[in-house]
Amino acid sequence: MSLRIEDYALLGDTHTAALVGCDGSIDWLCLPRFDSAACFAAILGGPDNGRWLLAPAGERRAVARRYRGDSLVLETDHANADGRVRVTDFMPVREDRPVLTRIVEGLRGRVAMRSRLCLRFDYGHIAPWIRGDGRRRYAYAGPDTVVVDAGVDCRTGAGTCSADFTVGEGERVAFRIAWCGPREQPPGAFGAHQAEAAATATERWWQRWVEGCTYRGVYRQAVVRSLLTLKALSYAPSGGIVAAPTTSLPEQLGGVRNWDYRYCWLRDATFTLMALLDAGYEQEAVAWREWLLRALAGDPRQMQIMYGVEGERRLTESTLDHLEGYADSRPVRIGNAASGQVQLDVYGEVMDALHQARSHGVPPQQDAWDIQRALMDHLESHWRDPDNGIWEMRGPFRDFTHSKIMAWVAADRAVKAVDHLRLDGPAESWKRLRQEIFDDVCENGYDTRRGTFTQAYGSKTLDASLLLIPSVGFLAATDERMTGTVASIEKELCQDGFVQRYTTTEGTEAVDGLPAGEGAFLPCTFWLADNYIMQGRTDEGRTLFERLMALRNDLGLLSEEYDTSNGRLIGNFPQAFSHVPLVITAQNFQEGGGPAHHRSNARPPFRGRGKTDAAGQESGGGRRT
Ligand SMILES: OC[C@H]1O[C@H](O[C@H]2O[C@H](CO)[C@@H](O)[C@H](O)[C@H]2O)[C@H](O)[C@@H](O)[C@@H]1O
Repeated sequence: MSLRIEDYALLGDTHTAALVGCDGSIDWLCLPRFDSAACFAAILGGPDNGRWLLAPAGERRAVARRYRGDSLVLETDHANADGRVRVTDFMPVREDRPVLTRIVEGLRGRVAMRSRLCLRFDYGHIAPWIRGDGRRRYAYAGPDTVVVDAGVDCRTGAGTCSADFTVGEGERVAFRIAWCGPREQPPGAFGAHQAEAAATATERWWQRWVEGCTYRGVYRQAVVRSLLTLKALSYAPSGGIVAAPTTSLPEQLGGVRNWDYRYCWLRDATFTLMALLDAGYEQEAVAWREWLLRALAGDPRQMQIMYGVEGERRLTESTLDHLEGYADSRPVRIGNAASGQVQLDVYGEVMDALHQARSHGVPPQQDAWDIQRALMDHLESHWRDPDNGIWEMRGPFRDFTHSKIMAWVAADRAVKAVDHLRLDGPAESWKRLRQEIFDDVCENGYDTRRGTFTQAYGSKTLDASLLLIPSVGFLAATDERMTGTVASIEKELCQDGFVQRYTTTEGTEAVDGLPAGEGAFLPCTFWLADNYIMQGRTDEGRTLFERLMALRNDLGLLSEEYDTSNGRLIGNFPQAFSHVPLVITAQNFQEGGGPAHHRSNARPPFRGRGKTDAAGQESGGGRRT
């Protein structure tokens, strides 16, 4: 029986990440980077697919865990009849090689412990040779070597390194694994003293990073944990940001909606960037822009909607049939076919993110503007094309209303770059384009009879992406077309108050090319809360926001979706797309201050993202998404 997704904690070193279960088992780890093959893949199969269990040998009575302060140093306390022990897990922020350290500390009594380190390279199916003796072992196969240092003698057999030992009060035993490439020197000596020093340094590193956070509102603790999570999903060498560190944690338990998120989506990354930027993290914005420019370099017509962490383009999707899948959710996929899709919204997101960066004072860069102009040239002749849409539907291409709205956003930010930031470009032609798109959306994406925007032109289906309309400044939240859309979404897409992206239930029009059924989508539910705030329904916004906050696990982490029937987090974990709107909505409460702040304020809370001068439009002056 698998642990629940919310039973996992995140460790990270800004290159890759691990998931540690509350039972003391590390069940997911890809080395050396986020999208490398996993050496612990038990979460998608079983213990034989690789894991590292470090826990009391006997029956456990209680477990409590927490991060040390504002860091990713995790402490798990296990108690049983013999006493209490603490296991401290962390990955030192990467210097030369990936390292994962575990320290066992006796708190009370004398507790028998066991360590079962089962490395399985290439996603859980290559058992390495293990060489060496005593307290240092080398596990290797093909390009991977993991150097194992144990604070006690260990034994090997069947590709596993095991140790049984006891700890008494005040005693410490440390373990470390370090990954090395084939010709790299193994790491130096290791002992409990070095382990403690590394834990302190790691905690300080994260703590110092948090000191840069400018958010001071009532939700600070939750916001900081979300920001830490977003930082942990950033790939330090390039500035790329992955959507989540996992693959194939299912959107429906036992279902086929299992995707690989260990890549950089332009959409998810730009949202992340804006959350970080607004919380005071400009350096991350500069790094992300560097990543973006490298990723998009070349012919902008070849822009993809997602890339690898270093800007790689070939993300071919395949299945791993040797893995049973989390809770039997098959197939397990690596790579992502969405990389070959057409999603028009990314033009709007990239234009918006670069505009926000400049508006926040990030020094301008000519290459960035050159790329933006080339993207606008392309968009001008392609915005009418049907596409796969924000939800990456694998069904037929459609004229998704949200995609067109984001094309409007692209034109709007291009105009503003010229008018407000004095960049050089054909503003008049972009203004005409903006107006043309606006009229087209209002005519074809709005159902006047039902009083709601619809998922696609001419469709009757609703779509939660429409909740973004005021946040991006297309219309005010109080515009009757928007209040009508919110009312329809409340009626048709909400389950127990949580929002689904669109309807996938049996019997309705099959829009995404997949069997029906998935959970409520957490980002969309935050967007509904934003609409409430912007409509002046602050109490409803707060109630919904706090219900969402209550879905976070004991460590403050969220996955992509929530299964309202089983009351469980589902989907990849932790998910940037869910943590971003938590940060944004919390800031909206703080900045908006409630109903009085309608979008025509001189200083929109949503800096620069709202107001437009396109004729016939009431500015949303919207908030961030
Ligand atoms: O549900 C179908 C699609 O699901 C994934 O996409 C979702 O996650 C992306 C990353 O967070 C997000 O950008 C997108 O908007 C979501 O729909 C999956 O990656 C797709 O391959 C899949 O078609």
